[in-house]
Amino acid sequence: MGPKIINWGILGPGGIAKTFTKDLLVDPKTRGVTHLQHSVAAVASSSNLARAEEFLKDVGAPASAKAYGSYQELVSDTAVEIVYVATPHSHHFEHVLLCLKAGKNVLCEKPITVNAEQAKILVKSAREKNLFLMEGVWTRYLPISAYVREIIASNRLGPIQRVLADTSIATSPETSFADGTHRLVNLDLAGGSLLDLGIYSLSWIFDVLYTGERPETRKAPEIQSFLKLYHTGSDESATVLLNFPRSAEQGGDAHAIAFSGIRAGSDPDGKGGAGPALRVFGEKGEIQLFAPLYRPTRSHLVLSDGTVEDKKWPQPGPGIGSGWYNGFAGVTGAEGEGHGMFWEADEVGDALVNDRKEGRLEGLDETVLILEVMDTARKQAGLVYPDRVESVEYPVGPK
Ligand SMILES: NC(=O)C1=CN([C@@H]2O[C@H](COP(=O)(O)OP(=O)(O)OC[C@H]3O[C@@H](n4cnc5c(N)ncnc54)[C@H](OP(=O)(O)O)[C@@H]3O)[C@@H](O)[C@H]2O)C=CC1
Ligand SMILES: O=C1OC[C@@H](O)[C@H](O)[C@H]1O
Repeated sequence: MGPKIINWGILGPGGIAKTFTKDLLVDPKTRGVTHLQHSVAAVASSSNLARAEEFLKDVGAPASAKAYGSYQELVSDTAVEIVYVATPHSHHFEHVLLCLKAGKNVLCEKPITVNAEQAKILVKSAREKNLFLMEGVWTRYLPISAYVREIIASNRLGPIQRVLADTSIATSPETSFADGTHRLVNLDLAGGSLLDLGIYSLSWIFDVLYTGERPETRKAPEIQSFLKLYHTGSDESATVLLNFPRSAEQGGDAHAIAFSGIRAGSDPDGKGGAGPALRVFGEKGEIQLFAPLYRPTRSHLVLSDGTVEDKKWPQPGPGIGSGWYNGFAGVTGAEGEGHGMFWEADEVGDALVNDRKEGRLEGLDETVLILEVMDTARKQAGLVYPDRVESVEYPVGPK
């Protein structure tokens, strides 16, 4: 039997959808995956058919791929097996529900929703309908992330004591987002550094201190947070302090700091010159990753016995390097490299092949828990999005 073809529908033909779809079309054999292949069945713009058509041309989609000028048409297409939702945060709840109600499996860009209540509704709906649902925290599926997990599981670092994670980009919001409408600073689109970038810092912290633990020993963290607000009301930087209660056998409580920001970057020279963006401190050593934490390509291990291991993690290709944001915020990727989003697509494909309904490296309950942490952080700082954006009603009303 040949590889299973996974037929994707792309909902929202924006920047990241283009990068993701180009990655989908990189041959899985270049990364050793032989049991599945990805294909683009259709793409939809909310209202602009020409945009959808242009998207298919840009990504080099197969001639059979259809372009639609409404999301309803996409979710009604029987050729579409799984929908990748790539709209702004503010619209994920509504768009994922649209897909689930139409009986489609869903991979939704991060954060899956604006708040935990919305996420719980999506999870309930997916489970009731026996559909696959996953938040696109693609970083968890990179080989470098598997390496970090292996280092920790092998106990080379000893019990983990603390974690520091920074996902920040250096830009001048006054210049780059001058009119305040960009999704990074726009309250109507659930903008802000915490939901957009802080989610990666939190994801790393959870991956290290929570996900790998036995379910009976996992405990939700206590948190204390500080947000600095931009003039639009969204957060331009966020600092979340976390205490993970852990048993003596696990090394006792572990502390973490999740930073995010859009003004002072984690990687000012774009070459890692400022040092690591992730530091995982154990009793016997430390593992470090270099920015950007959503797509790290260098690790550094230092152990108290004198071991030092520096590794590079290029993405297989051929592909398009860093796609739409090549050069933005110091992110560069070599031409001829994939972006790395195909690893999460493979996880989704593998789930569809094996009839799994969640991702293996971040289950839906954990996705909800991380949203609860971000809810608390926002509450402590008084950051509330407009009613329409926080709404748990469906259909969501007009803006
Ligand atoms: N994984 C990663 O590395 C990255 C993830 N992201 C995530 O992807 C999502 C989209 O980000 P990005 O691609 O940068 O966004 P873009 O603004 O480039 O694209 C969003 C798309 O959503 C559609 N859309 C539907 N409703 C709206 C609306 N009210 N306002 C604006 N657009 C709307 C638009 O297409 P149309 O209306 O034609 O359908 C638009 O093209 C976000 O959740 C973000 O966090 C973003 C960048 C990197
Ligand atoms: O997920 C993301 O990663 C890259 C960032 O530049 C972008 O704003 C964010 O959405």
